[in-house]
This record gives sequence, C-alpha cells and structure tokens, in this order.
Amino acid sequence: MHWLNIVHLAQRRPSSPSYANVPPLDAHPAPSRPAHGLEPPALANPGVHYQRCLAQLRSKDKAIERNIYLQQLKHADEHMFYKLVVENMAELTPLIYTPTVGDACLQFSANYRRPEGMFISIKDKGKIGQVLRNWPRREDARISVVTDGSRILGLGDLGVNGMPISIGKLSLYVAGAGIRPASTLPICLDLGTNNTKFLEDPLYLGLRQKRVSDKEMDEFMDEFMREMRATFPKLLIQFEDFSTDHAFHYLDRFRHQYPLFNDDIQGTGAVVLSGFLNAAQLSSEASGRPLSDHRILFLGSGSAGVGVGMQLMSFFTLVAGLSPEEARSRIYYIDSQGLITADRPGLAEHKKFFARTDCPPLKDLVDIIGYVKPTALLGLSTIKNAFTRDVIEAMTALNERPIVFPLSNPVALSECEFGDAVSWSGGRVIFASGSPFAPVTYGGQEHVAGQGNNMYVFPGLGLGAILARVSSITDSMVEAASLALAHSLTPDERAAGLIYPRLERIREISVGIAAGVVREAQKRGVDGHKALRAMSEPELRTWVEGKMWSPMI
Ligand SMILES: NC(=O)C1=CN([C@@H]2O[C@H](COP(=O)(O)OP(=O)(O)OC[C@H]3O[C@@H](n4cnc5c(N)ncnc54)[C@H](OP(=O)(O)O)[C@@H]3O)[C@@H](O)[C@H]2O)C=CC1
Ligand SMILES: CC(=O)C(=O)O
Ligand SMILES: [Mg+2]
Repeated sequence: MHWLNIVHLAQRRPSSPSYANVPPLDAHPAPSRPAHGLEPPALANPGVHYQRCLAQLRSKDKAIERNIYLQQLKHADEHMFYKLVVENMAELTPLIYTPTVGDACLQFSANYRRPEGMFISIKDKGKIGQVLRNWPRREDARISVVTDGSRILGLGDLGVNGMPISIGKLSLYVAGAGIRPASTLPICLDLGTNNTKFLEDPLYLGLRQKRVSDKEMDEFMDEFMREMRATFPKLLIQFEDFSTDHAFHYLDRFRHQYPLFNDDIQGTGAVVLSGFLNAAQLSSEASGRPLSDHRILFLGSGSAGVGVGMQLMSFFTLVAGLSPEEARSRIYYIDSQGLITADRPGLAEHKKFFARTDCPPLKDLVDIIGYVKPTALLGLSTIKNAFTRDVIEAMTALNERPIVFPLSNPVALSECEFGDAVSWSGGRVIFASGSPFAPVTYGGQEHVAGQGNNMYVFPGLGLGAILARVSSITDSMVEAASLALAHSLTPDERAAGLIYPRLERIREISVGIAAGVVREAQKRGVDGHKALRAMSEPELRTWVEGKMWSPMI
C-alpha cells in the first residue's frame, strides 16, 4: 500500500465564512522610484530592466561573482532581486545558497562591502538588549536566523564569516515563502573562533580570540534569548550551524520557552523524512519487499545525522507499523571511529540513543554494509567521496533500487557525485544530495537528482509558525511540515520518479507546509491566532497565500 494511504493528512473542518478576499495584513509598500530626472527614462520599463539584470548576472564567470552581484542587487533594488530569484529558482538558489554560500562565508571578510544583519559579540554581554534595539525595523521583525558560525555547512568554524549563511537562509524565506524582507533579521553571534587561519588574517572581521567557555556561552545565550524576546516580541528564531554539542544543548534549553527550532536537527530531519517516504515507496515497489523491511545506515552522527535519525523513527512507526523499539533497531550510525556501539567508552550523549548493543565495532564502510544490509545509506559526515564505487556497488548488490543520500554541504564535501552514483549503480540508485547536482544521462535516460536540503522545509515551517503566532514549535509541527512536503509531489513528479517536488513550485509547497503547521499548532494548543481555527482547509490555504509577500515588478 502507498504510504499516502496509510498517513491520513487531510482533516475535514466545518465550513465557515470566506477569508479569501481579506487583503494581506502585512502588505508591503510598492517600491519607490527616484524623483523624475534622477534615473534614465527607459528604466520605467521593468521588463527590460529585468532582462538587463539577468544578462549582467549571467555575464559573470564565477559563481562567487554572481553571488556578489546578487547581494549588491538586493541592496539596490530588492524587488528586482526577489523577482529574479522567484522566477529562476533552480538557477539562482545555488548562487545565494549552497553551494556558493559556502564560498561567500569563506571569503566574507575579504569580500565585505556593506553592513547587513546584526553582529552581537561576547563583549556585548550585559548590554545585549541595548545593542538589539539598534535594529532599525524592530516592529517588523518576525524571523531571525541566528548562527554562532561554529559549524558552517561542512566547512567548520568560520566565526563571523558565518553571517552569509543567516543572510542566505533568510533570502529563501522571502523567495520561497513570501516572508516580507523587512521582517527578516540575520544575526551572527561572535563568541570568538578557533579557526587559527582567521585569527591570523588581518582582514578577519570578528573578535580576535578563541571561543569562550561553555559556561560563559550559556550566560551569554540566556541573556541573548531574554533580550531577543523583550526587543522583538513577535519573533521566531531559527538556530543555524551551531556546532553539534551546542546545537542540541540550546535547542533543549530554549525550545519550551521561546518559539524556535534548530534547522540542522529539525529542518534536516523533516526534509529527509519527506524524501525518504517517497524513496522507500519506490524502492519497495521495485523489490516487492514491505516498507517495514527498510534498514538505514548513516555515515555521520552529528546534529544533522542524529536529527534525521530521530525524524526517521516516524517512518517506521507511522508508516511501517513498527513499535518505537523496533524502529530504533532499524537505524545504524557510523562516526569517525566506526559503527557506533553502546560499549564504546566516552560516547557523546547525542549518540547514545541509537548506539548498537547487537553489533561488533566494525570500522570499514563496505564491511558494515555487508553486516547491516541496509536499504538506505545516508551521508551527513562532511567527508567528500566517502561513498566510493565499492560502497555504491555493495548497496546495489543488496538492493534492486538502493537509496543513497549524500547530504553533506557544500557540494565539494558531498559523499558522492550524482553521475558516479548513477553509473556505479547501473542507473538504479534513488538519490538525493544536500547541494544541487545537474541531471545526468545514463542508459539513454535522463536522471534527476533530488535535493534533500532543509531549504524545502524551513520557509514553510517558519511561515506557518509566524502566521499562527505560535508560542513554541513542537516536534509534531516539524513532522507535519515533513508530511506536507512529501505529500506535495504532483502525479507528474511521481511519474518522473522524483522524491522531492520541483524547486520552481516552492511557494506553492510552502503554502501547504504552512497550512499543515498551523493545523498542528492548533492541535497542540500552541497557536496564538485563534481565528484561524474556524477556517476550512481551502480557506486556510487561500488566507496563507494572501499573506505572502511578492516582489512588485
Ligand atoms: N542536506 C541538508 O539539508 C543538511 C546538511 N548538513 C550537512 O551535514 C554535515 C554534517 O553536519 P553536522 O551533523 O552538524 O556536523 P558534525 O561535524 O557534528 O557531524 C559530522 C559527523 O560525521 C562524522 N565523521 C567525520 N569524519 C568521518 C569519517 N571519516 N568517517 C565517518 N564519519 C565521520 C563525525 O564523527 P565524530 O562524531 O566521531 O566526530 C560526526 O559524527 C555538514 O556537511 C552539513 O553541511 C547539515 C544540515 C542540513
Ligand atoms: C543545509 C544546512 O543547513 C547545512 O548544510 O548546514
Ligand atoms: Mg545548517
């Protein structure tokens, strides 16, 4: 049976008055133009200028130059920037997000041109509120992406050079879910950096000191969160790219007090569950084996790996009908020491839940595949090319349609190239990667890589949470976002064997995710906007859509 028939998402609601014609409460003013005579007359034709901007963009040879051009355009002409992004998602997303945002971060201090977002440093401790109040659009702020730069993509500790990740994610909130640009607040916390190369770089823009102790960071974060709420009472916070220990710690510490989520743990969990639901269906159809037969092997057991494993528990319990204990037994992890077993001394807290009590401490990936016999291999290890030909062949020998997701970012750290996975598996692989890969032709057929990246989830999750005015983000809201994404494939996309929808449809998908999140918030009683409860499903979707900001060009 298809998983869609097992998971019943649709909830029927009594019909109520139509909200369809209510104008967006948060309508954004049309862009103002300079006074007559202050710009060339032909600029009055925005269609031509759109083509001019696109041509200027495409004339740049390097992705990083295109990224710089787009950042400049965003400041000069926000509406044009978003018009270009929204209408050319597949082309522009890799330039403002992964993989190019990785280079933008590495080169942030060298390429710096103008201020954007807020930098709050450990030196501001004791007066963080005062600093936050310098933000010019306090009333408007609804969503902040906050990083401490300690684990940017798979690139490690980049200190304040992590700022472009907050900026890039927020651009996707605007483009992908219609959050007003003025409502976004990128924040980079400067708690020092352990990146010695940056500490020695005269151009480095952050504090020249090592990262502070955990105790000092806790004190800082407690004050920061308190002051964020006091300064921006309507703000949702997304924690991004904190190193794994701090990622789990601060999610646990604050999630019940503030509306927040950790994108690497929860957003990634949601996007991978979604793709896995569709992949497992394809794989089981090909093998004739039931969904309950799946076994998942992870390479990488950090914030992303463990976040995904926790979320995939729902695949086994919700869809495959297993008990939580059976579900846990289907998930295996490898870290830098090998297969994670419970008897390993000094095992980190976040690795304990999935640590095996029934396996030998094997080290070699191919040996582990032979022992575990996984149907799916997921990479969140930051190890480029870790999925070698031997690995893909071992997966293909075990499975008619092996599921292989090399999810590490940016593309230079991907565990496997798409073309290799397709050819080494004889065209049988079901593939999704963290960063985008171009389609490949194999056996006379075009194969399209899925993009298992949290960018499919966080814009819609954030939109729903903001519109429902939630007091917190529950696990079930994250799961609702995931199921809504999985559910969003069109018959066409399913027929083409896709496991994620086409990126061009992201706004439409975000509406479905947001509506699912609103409903789940209502069920859990964490919604502040009670009037939404009376809406029927179509009314809610139309209302959400009406709230989305669009570039006015
Ligand atoms: N596709 C997406 O949407 C997302 C992708 N990611 C990507 O996931 C990656 C990991 O992120 P995160 O979990 O936070 O980072 P971490 O650095 O915390 O985790 C990396 C994990 O990989 C393990 N590892 C490192 N080297 C090896 C090796 N040689 N063999 C086996 N395992 C190894 C580490 O082992 P040990 O614990 O022993 O050090 C650790 O468990 C990043 O590249 C990030 O960009 C993250 C979020 C979203
Ligand atoms: C995509 C993302 O959040 C990461 O690689 O960290
Ligand atoms: Mg991240």
